[in-house]
Amino acid sequence: MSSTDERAGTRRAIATVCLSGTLEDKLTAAAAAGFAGVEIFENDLLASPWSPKQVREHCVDLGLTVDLYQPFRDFEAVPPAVLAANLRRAEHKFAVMEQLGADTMLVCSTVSPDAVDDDDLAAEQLHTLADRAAAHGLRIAYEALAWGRFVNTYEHSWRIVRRAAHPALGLCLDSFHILSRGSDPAAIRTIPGEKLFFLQLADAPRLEMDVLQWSRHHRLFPGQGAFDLTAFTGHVLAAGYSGPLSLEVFNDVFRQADPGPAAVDAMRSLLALEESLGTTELPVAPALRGHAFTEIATAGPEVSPALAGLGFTHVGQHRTKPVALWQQGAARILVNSAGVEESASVVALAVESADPVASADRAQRLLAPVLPRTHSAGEADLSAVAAPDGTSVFFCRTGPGDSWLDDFAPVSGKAASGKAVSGKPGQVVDGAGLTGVDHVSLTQPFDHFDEAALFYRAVLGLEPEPVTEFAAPFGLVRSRTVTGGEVRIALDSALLRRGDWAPGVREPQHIAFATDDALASARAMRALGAPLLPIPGNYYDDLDARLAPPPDLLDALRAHSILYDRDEHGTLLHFFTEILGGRVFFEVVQRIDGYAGYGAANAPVRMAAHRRHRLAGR
Ligand SMILES: O=C(O)c1ccc(O)c(O)c1
Ligand SMILES: [Mg+2]
Repeated sequence: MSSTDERAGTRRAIATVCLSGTLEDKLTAAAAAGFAGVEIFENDLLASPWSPKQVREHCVDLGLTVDLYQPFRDFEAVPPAVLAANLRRAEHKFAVMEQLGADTMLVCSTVSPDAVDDDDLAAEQLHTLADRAAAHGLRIAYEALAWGRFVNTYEHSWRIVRRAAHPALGLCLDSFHILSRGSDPAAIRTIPGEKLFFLQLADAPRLEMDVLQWSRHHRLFPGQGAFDLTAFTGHVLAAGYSGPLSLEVFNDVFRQADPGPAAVDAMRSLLALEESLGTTELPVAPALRGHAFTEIATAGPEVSPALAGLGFTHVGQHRTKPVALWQQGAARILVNSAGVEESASVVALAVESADPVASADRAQRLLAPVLPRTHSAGEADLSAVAAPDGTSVFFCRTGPGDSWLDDFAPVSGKAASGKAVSGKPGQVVDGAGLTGVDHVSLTQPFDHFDEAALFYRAVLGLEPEPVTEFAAPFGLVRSRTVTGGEVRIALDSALLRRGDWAPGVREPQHIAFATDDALASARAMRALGAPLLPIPGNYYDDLDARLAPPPDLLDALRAHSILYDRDEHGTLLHFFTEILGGRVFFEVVQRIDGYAGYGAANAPVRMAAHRRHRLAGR
């Protein structure tokens, strides 16, 4: 993974606790993702059949160094008899570390009932420990746990380390413990760099909960949560820290995830962090200009008639593949009838990039899997990468000269709307007033939700919007949209999936089209026979109570099953088709006065309506 420019001093490490599996699984995944070092978690070693020396040899073979051994708990500020036992315990671990080839041991601030609140005693005993470590050529990095009994801030751990004044005693800074408590990290700059022995990086969502539970279950890789890791790490580097940037993430999902992709996700988070710090250079994300096309694969018959009903025209047919190009305004849908499953699904999205080659280069540098392209001579060479959920993401530039549209032979004849079209691919065809794609909504497997948001942010340069949650008929749904350059991708995920109740509610995906006049579009689509989704009267009664749209409008919304929402900017009118071929549906969206949301308040009503429709269709 040496394709990344590195400034001297950028070493990347990961704690084995971040990854799932046995120590062997973890080391293999960390090395494959390009990490240079690991923090070995004691439990991973204890459960391993390898001796510490064999672990070291294995790491050497993989090109990994063992940068930290951890955690050593409940050492300091204890009565003499306990101190003697703790020093004996430490000597055993020093012997392990010598075999492991690890030179730094992490000591967490005590949570022991044996300890007393006495900084002088803590400093004195840590001095003794550092002396013993130094005799083995080892160092002690003291870390304030956010829930430490007496020492739970970095400022406090630094006072003790300074008082102990031993060259083999320094600090371990862990962004979670510092930022979760709301400490100001700026004062880290005042700590001499040579006293910063180790840096652990973790992000987390903002949660109001017990800090230990928050830390042990909900940490995330940098860029996936709410903490400002760029500012934090900037302070640490400004202090003169020169050790590795090491990820230490305790997370229930990552602990069960395939360690290979999880380690790649981790590495991507570090690369993006380093880019934001200016310590690693990546090709700048080229400007995007909207959705070029979205591809649906299906073996069933439902999608094409629905597109015709929405006023789309079948304008092109791929010269070598069973792929039809449907267009209306700037909205382009590819229907790939080579789909293997009967149910339709969104298999690819394509974004307009100012520089597709640079987009693909950046994606590759951020470890996005590059997809092999099968194309015949003379066909456009589109670069594509795989998103975490397997969706193909294409980078293209639609226009004269190098257009992918040239791969499609024109289809002449009558448009589904009855309007004659010349059948030139790429031309703007108006059927029912759709102007383009507003957003593409991809339901994510819950386990890829945070990874996906980071992927789209880092790889495509999109901005993640805040996470929202809403109560849907079949469970809570978490939602996050990534936007930029007229590209909007909505990531939705069921928080839990348990049992087989509601088997028909299989992760639908949808494509939302933009219109300047939702009412006129709905009328035109009804006339064209679009399979639009009926919305029950209760919704409109409540809408009247809540937002009181003008009575005429309310009547029209009710008559056409159009939903309504308002935010601080403006108003949303939107409506939906039925689910087509098991999984995909379409939405039509009119944003008035800069409405910026997605009508999340209406999603539960839409979901229940889809469910009703599916039951009726059985
Ligand atoms: O949760 C813990 O106990 C724990 C252990 C070691 C660490 O470095 C840490 O940040 C937390
Ligand atoms: Mg830590």
